[in-house]
Amino acid sequence: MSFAPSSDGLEALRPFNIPHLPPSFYYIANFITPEEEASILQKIPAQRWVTLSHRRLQAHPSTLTPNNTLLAAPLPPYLVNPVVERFKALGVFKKTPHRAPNHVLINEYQRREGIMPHEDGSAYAEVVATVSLGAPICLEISPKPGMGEKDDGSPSGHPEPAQAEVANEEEPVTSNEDEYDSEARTTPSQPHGSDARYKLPTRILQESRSLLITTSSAYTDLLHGIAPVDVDEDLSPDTIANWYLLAEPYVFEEAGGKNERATRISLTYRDVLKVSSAASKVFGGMGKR
Ligand SMILES: O=C(O)CCC(=O)C(=O)O
Ligand SMILES: [Fe+2]
Repeated sequence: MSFAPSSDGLEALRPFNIPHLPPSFYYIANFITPEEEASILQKIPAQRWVTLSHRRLQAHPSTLTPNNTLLAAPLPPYLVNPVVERFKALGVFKKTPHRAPNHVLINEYQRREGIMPHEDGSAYAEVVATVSLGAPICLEISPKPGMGEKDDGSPSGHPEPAQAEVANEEEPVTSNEDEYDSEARTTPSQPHGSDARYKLPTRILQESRSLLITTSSAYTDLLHGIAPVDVDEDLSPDTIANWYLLAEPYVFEEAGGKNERATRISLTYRDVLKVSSAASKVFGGMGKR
């Protein structure tokens, strides 16, 4: 299987495209500064965490309703500035219905915590922008079993608490059709001389302060997850799809290809498709009674 060059319209992101993967993943190292990282971490409200079996999370401005509707409310300022401002400059959400993210899930993973392979599903536009805070972590990317089918019959495959964790227990994929033809996608960002060819599953290493953007068929046709381990091992240009886009690959080289997990927090920015204003919710709800 090979993939045509991306038609996601995100030209400004082209230098950050992760090569040899289905369109389109983009990785931007040092998207925020250490000071901005510390400031955001300090503002995440301690009382909002919802604890799941393998991680804890919080949703802003709120959790979606059971039919995947967002009750319109602004995002808190510390999630908007500087991150959303920078998304605008790069055009990250320029093609989504609301032209901006309206929802942020904050996930926290301690050592040995992770998230099962899953897709984020149809509640959102096909763009997720993930800011990583606190510590590096590997995101595992795998093909979606039975592509074109619904994963679990629910409106969204996203493992929010209501559908949590059970939604994506699919059989591991054994198909070997998934070696991507590196000839099909040469990008200016790929250093010459790399002969890396990626098979799925592969991994994307997310450093602290980085931004990972997942869009188009990378969003719709693949699963992503985080292994519940205390060390990510065997990190090298051959095993990490975004190796040449890392800020500090030598950190992992010097550690013998290992990343000792520490607490990592992610901010996942999305554009929820269905938004209901508070007023229409109240009157719509009353009308049905
Ligand atoms: O923490 C991450 O990077 C991934 C989180 C995730 O997949 C999700 O919230 O859907
Ligand atoms: Fe996800």
